[in-house]
Order: sequence, then structure tokens, then C-alpha cells
Amino acid sequence: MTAPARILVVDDTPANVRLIADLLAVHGYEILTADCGNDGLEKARATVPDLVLLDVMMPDMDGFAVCERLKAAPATRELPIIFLTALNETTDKVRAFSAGGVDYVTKPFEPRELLARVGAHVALRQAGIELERQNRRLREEIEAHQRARASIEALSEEIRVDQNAGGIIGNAPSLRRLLDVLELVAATDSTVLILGETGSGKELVARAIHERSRRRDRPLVKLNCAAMPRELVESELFGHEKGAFTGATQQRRGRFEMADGGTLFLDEVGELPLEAQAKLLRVLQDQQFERVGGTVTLSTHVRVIAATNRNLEAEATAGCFRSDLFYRLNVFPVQLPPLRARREDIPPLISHFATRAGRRLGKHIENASPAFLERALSYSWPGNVRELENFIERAAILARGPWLDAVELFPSALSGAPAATTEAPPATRAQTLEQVEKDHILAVLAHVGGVIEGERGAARILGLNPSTLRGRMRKFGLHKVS
Ligand SMILES: Nc1ncnc2c1ncn2[C@@H]1O[C@H](COP(=O)(O)OP(=O)(O)OP(=O)(O)O)[C@@H](O)[C@H]1O
Repeated sequence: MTAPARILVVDDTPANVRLIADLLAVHGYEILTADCGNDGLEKARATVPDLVLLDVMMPDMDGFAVCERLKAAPATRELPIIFLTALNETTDKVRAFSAGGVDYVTKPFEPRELLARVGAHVALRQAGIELERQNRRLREEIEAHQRARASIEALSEEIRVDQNAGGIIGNAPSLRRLLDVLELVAATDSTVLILGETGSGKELVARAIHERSRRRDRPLVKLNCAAMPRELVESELFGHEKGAFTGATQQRRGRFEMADGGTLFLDEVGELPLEAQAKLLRVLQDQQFERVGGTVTLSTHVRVIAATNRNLEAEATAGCFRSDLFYRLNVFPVQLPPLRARREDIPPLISHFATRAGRRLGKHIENASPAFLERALSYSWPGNVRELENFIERAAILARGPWLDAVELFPSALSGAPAATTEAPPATRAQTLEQVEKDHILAVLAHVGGVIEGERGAARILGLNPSTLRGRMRKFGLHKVS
């Protein structure tokens, strides 16, 4: 329920005040009264009413003077004032308006006319207040919107900076050559196989290819084949029909359908189970597939970019990865050099990550101290750019000034892998014993064309029982194709 409108009646004739007050009170108004100009001013200031009925002729101060004072004060400036005048001469009416009044009523007044005028001006005033309220809200919304847009602009500037050259930092000749080639391959629809150690920037390169291709306005969809339980990979790639397997309560589109017209990035493609490898080969050859549990053949126009940190060629030769799929994926191989083989990129990467970490942490960080840089240049970065990125984030958290100088974060000479000046020979890389064992098994398998048993088999060369070798292969995810 809205509060009744409050009317202030200012008149030095008590009978007039009573008459008006009674009439308005009957019609639901709340009434305040004043018997002279000064009293009227005081009451209007103390409890700002919704409307003032103001007598013109009063002994202490006439109505025009009261009106002018009310109009001069911000709190009462917008008050609608109706003059009560016994005189209906033109000059007085004009004066009433020029003093700031909105209307006038001549005495003796006609009750219905008084009620109609009061009602109309109160309604007008309330509409004005409502309009003002809405304007204020609108202004606040516009301001909030502008503030958000400002921060969005700052953010997109940041993204633009990060996306600069696809966000790929580095000037090493090996990297520059690769980026030049990317420009060429991006313009085609060819399948690209990105090879490189973990954290060396394979996904970044895949994104750069997509962004520079004519598919850039279509989706770039990613599937990390290693992160998927084997039994779900096929349904993730190709989708499934309702009821295709336990838990398939709905029909679901797969990544190939989602990426239609765009690019599908298959990370860690070497981890694909064999059955999925066969299906992938078919899509790459015929651009056709069926959803799991489905009979309808679907077509798709997807460009595939695959990445692996495994030696897929050796795995294919060893019979652990479908060689037909390997050749189909290997149409355009891109080899990403490890960070230790392009040390000149370490300083610009540090300064890029330091600025970014500083921005995120709200710190002003300029660069690395000379001592820090020296350690960074002589460290081997087995985790490549990702390791460097995380390392700089940690160093930025510890930084007390504008320089990164937490050299204690570097592994000590004994525990850390020694740095190499050029591409390190395999034995000096920070590889685990398991990795060395896996690589060796793979190399021997590749050498013998995947044969495990017999005189020329890998088991004999490795000095292992064939079933032991099979066990090791299972452990390392090396599955024989046939
Ligand atoms: N040249 C570069 N310039 C700037 N940032 C880079 C560069 N290379 C890699 N990065 C950053 O390093 C991190 C790891 O890169 P990315 O994920 O592309 O590596 P990856 O080879 O795909 O790793 P994984 O083999 O583990 O999937 C990302 O945050 C990426 O933005």
C-alpha cells in the first residue's frame, strides 16, 4: 500500500485552512497546516510534503516570497505549489507562475475543482519521482555497463597481447622456421601431426594453425586421448546412440560432429586404443563414421590436428600403433624443438611469463635478476615451456621487488638434470628409468619389425622371457596392432 500524499496548507485565515484540510482529509490526503509564511517555510523544510497550497496574502511574508524561497532550496525545489488567491487578476496569475507555482485556485473555491487540481498535480509529482527513480537506475546500469565494458576492453587487450603471433613467444631459428611453415600449412586442409616433448607447446601450435586457417570462425574442438577411459574414447569421438551401452541414457554427439566445419585437435593421439584407431582412420579417409551403437552413416568435414610426445613412427614400425593410421596422420609432421634446444627463447619467455604473473598477482614485476637468468639458462627444463611457466609463477609469488630472484627454486646441481648447450644426448635428459626402458623396448621392437618371439624376436635381444616382454609392453601402453 502506498502512503497517502501529504499536503501542506499555508493560509493565515483559520477558517480557510480548516475547510481545505477537512475536504482533503476526507479524500485520503494527509494534512499539514501553517498559519503564516514563516511557519509554512519551516514545515515544508522539516517534512517535505507532496504538494503545497499557498495563500498569497499573508501578513509576515506573502505567498510569492515563500514560493521563491522554497524554489531556491534543493530539498524543496521540485515541490508543486498551488496558489490560493482571492484576486483573479492577470498580473497575479502571471506572478504566481513566475514565482515557480504550478497552478492557482481562486477563492472562494469550488471543492471539486480544488480536488481535481490537487489530484492532478500530486499524480504528476509522483510520476516525476518515479521517472527520476527509473532514470537513476538506468544511469546506474549504464555506468555499471560502461565499467564492465572498460574491464572487458582491458581483458581483450590482454588476450590480444597473449594471442600475438598465436601467443607463441620465441625467436630461435628452429622455432621461426616452424612458424613460417605453419603459415603455409594453415591455409590447407591437410592433417597435421605435431611432435614434441611434453609442455613444448604442441597445443599452442595447434591453436595457431586453426586461428590462421579459413576455419577460424568454426569451432576448435579438443580431445585428450590420454585423459579418457579407453572404453569411452570412441563415444567421445564419434558420439553414441541412446542405449548403446550401460549409462547411455541419451543420444550424444561426439567431437567429430561438434567440430564439423572446424578443427579437431587430438592430443596424445598415441594413446588411442586400437579399435578407435581403426575408426579414426576411416574418418580421415572417407570423412564418414557411425555413432557408437548407431547404424546411420554420418559425414563430417573436419580438419584433424594430432599431437603426440611418443615416437609414433617407432611404435608403428614395432607394430604397436596402426602404421596405416600413422602414415595418414603424418601427412604433415611438425617437430617442436624442446626448450633446451632453443635457449635463446628462455629470456623472452621469462619476461613474458613474469609480466603476466605480475599482472595476475597484482605485483609490478619487470624481469629476472641476472643470477636468476643465469640459472635458468643453464637448467635443462625437462618439462619444457610449461615447466618454465609454472616456475616463473612460483618465483613471481616469492618476488619482493620488481625482479625475480628466487634462485633457490632451481634444483641443486646434484638433483637437477645438467644442462646441455645444444640438443642433449638421450642419456643426459631428465628421463626416468621407466622412460629409458620404454624407449629401449620400443627401439628393439622397431628394429625387429614388431616380432616378439623366436630367434630374431625382441624378447631374445632384450634377454627377456616373451611373456615378461608382453607384460612390460602392456605396462607402457605398447599394444600390438595384430
Ligand atoms: N612458445 C611459447 N610461447 C608462449 N607460451 C608457450 C610457448 N610454448 C608453450 N607455451 C605455454 O606452455 C604451456 C604448455 O604448452 P602446451 O600445452 O601447448 O604444450 P603441449 O606440448 O601441448 O603439452 P602436453 O604434451 O603436455 O599436452 C602452455 O601454457 C602454453 O601456453
